[in-house]
Amino acid sequence: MSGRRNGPTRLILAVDTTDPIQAASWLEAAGSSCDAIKLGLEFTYANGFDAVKRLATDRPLFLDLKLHDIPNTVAAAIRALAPVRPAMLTIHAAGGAAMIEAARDAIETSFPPDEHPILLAVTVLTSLDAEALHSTGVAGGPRQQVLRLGRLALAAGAHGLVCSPHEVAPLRDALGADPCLVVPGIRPAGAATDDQKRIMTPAEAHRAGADWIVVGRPITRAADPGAMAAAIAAELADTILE
Ligand SMILES: O=c1ccn([C@@H]2O[C@H](COP(=O)(O)O)[C@@H](O)[C@H]2O)c(=O)[nH]1
Repeated sequence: MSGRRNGPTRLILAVDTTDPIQAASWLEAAGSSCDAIKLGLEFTYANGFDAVKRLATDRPLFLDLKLHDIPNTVAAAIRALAPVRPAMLTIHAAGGAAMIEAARDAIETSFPPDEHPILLAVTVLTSLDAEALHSTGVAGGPRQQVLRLGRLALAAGAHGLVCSPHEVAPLRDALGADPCLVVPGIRPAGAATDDQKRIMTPAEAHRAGADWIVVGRPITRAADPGAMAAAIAAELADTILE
């Protein structure tokens, strides 16, 4: 089965800073090149949910808090963050089926019906290579583990997955075009890899079948963040025309 999708791949800007003024400046520079905003642990712990809401007014919010706890606690956390109205939120697939089911149930019962966020299960962090994954006790490689966790998460009620670009095509082949695949570990050709291990370029991630790519430091640490965001958006647009 080939489950590749043909639609556009959209850009999420990872706004990783504790400084709301810096965050606003990156978002202004990125302008229409970025389709959604990722705010995560760093910004949220430093500034709280009111600041998150203030920053994410004109683009969908990808709230990447990677919840991972017992089912009751994760469900309660999701109910507590409902007023923030994220468009997407993350839990760890490794939390297991009961935790994922509880997360989905919390969404169904605490968000308005037409404002349910996309529940994304993080599979294997993009900062882990095969050796680092094995050291956590996982016998298989990243691809095998992502497929295993991906199947589990979707069966338990997740709407989509966070994975590296290396697993996008195998996931599409195994699971089809439907699951929303959100893909960090993106590096334009020649960019510093930083702590990311399983990486591809924006164009490669699009060709593999990513719905969204998540890009932070290649944009936020660029000399001209606006120009870099525009270059990545143009790379994605050019790939659609291939
Ligand atoms: O497996 C994962 C899950 C989430 N992320 C997040 O994506 C961005 C990537 O930032 P870069 O600066 O482009 O590396 C970051 O906010 C992570 O928390 C991830 O990288 N890998």
